[in-house]
Amino acid sequence: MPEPIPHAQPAPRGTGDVILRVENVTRIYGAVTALRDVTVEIRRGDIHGLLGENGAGKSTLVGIISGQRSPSSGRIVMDGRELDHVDVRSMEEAGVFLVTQEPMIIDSMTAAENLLLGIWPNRGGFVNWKTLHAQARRMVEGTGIDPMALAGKLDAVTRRKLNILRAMFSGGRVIILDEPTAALTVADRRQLFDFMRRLKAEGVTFIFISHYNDEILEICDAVSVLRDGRLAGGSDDVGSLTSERLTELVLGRGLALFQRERRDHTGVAPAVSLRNVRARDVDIAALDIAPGEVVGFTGLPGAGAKELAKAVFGLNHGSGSLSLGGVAQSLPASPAEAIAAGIAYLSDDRRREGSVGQMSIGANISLSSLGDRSRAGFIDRAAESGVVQHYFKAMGIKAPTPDYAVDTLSGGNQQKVCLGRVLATKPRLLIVDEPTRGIDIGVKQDVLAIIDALSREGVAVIIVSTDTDELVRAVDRVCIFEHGRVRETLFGNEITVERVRATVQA
Ligand SMILES: Nc1ncnc2c1ncn2[C@@H]1O[C@H](COP(=O)(O)OP(=O)(O)OP(=O)(O)O)[C@@H](O)[C@H]1O
Repeated sequence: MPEPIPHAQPAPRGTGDVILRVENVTRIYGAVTALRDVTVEIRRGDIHGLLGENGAGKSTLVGIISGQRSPSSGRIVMDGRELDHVDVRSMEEAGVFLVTQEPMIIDSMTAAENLLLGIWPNRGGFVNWKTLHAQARRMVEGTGIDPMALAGKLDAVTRRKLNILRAMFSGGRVIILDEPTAALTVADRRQLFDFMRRLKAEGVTFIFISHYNDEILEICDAVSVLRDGRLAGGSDDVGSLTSERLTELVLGRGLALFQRERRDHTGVAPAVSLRNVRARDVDIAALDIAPGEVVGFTGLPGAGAKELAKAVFGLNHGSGSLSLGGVAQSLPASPAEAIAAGIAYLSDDRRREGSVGQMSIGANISLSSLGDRSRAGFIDRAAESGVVQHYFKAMGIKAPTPDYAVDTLSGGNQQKVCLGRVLATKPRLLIVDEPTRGIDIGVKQDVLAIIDALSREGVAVIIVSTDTDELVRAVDRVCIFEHGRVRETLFGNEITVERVRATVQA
């Protein structure tokens, strides 16, 4: 049964409190209807959450609101006036800015100078840079950002704040944040939320995309949920919602959250042994992983969790030894050496190291594992097609068939393809860096279950993650890194959200 659509019949209010109204918007891409007759109202000064499965239409909707994409039909009303022309410049002139995940920041300029980057020269082509400079410096003050600091030296959360300030400095009144908390630590996330609350108090309106129910419940005033391109529901009173209710709206059903049955591997002969591993930000004397064990690596940025994973895959050059299944060798000098030794790795930078966009989903999934299914130089097509179908289905990749080009998929679905490709290699050691970042709550359970099943076949797994909830539900042991070493290890019942968070921040 379809969910009620509160936004279609908004509670009676003066029109003054609605800053932006998306009305009956439809967007069609060839055979795919990405948005179907969507109507959403954004109240002035609200933080408005946008939630939905991968491929539900969130990016398409904010793409239209920010003028990056045009609607097939429908209209956008800002401050009660219909906008007759929708492109990036006209939307920015109207005060709507999209702040993407990848901050467009010039490292060699100061924080204050970076604020000037988005300024359009006014109609006469005249900009009073001196006055603007002074204003930029004033704006940065009081935000915890040093206006004269070189942007290249700023940490992740400060860079994100700077991007938001830049949008405001350029006249932004409605600021769209597309998964702004990705890759942020718990403390940084809190800082970003405090910053948003402060700007909200000054009258800024936010549209906030996230896959995390807890974030929506914490920061948002209102929420709209998209499902299969339609508005599935929402609320102007987020305080009255629960996480379970949000999940129901997103998926159209309830969801059992995955929980691994943790296993104790003490005394088991290791499948993976690392000795005297030294690399940039890594200083590990000894670390063993049992066959079938799932180990979580976590810590603050630069603490060594991510860096050790890269060193093991030959991406962070270093010294030391690695033994796999009892065969000792020096640390792989390149990914090719690591793959030959039976190691598979999923980078957290899927954009750069991930998929091959113009190729089909199927070709991408089978890319790394072709060697396993070729005999005397001939590819066993039946086996290949079986593997492709398995991962296409198991990960719920949203496309009509695996023959579709990866380019046409939503961001989260592209990530599923990368993950499918790595999982399909059936390695001895599987290393996944932030395996469910950007992936919706339903598929997250499937991904954790697939990793669990691989471990039961004896694959040793390292999950590098800043997602505490993911660690708690998927691993047997958590290694917390600091200064390149494992500062503390948590086992079994010690692995709780509170304990992991407190230990990382300690
Ligand atoms: N250029 C395109 N060509 C064809 N189909 C497209 C194109 N862009 C998006 N789509 C399709 O439109 C639908 C909605 O995609 P969209 O990127 O808006 O989803 P999303 O909710 O942002 O997902 P995610 O959480 O994965 O980022 C998907 O089915 C996607 O495959």
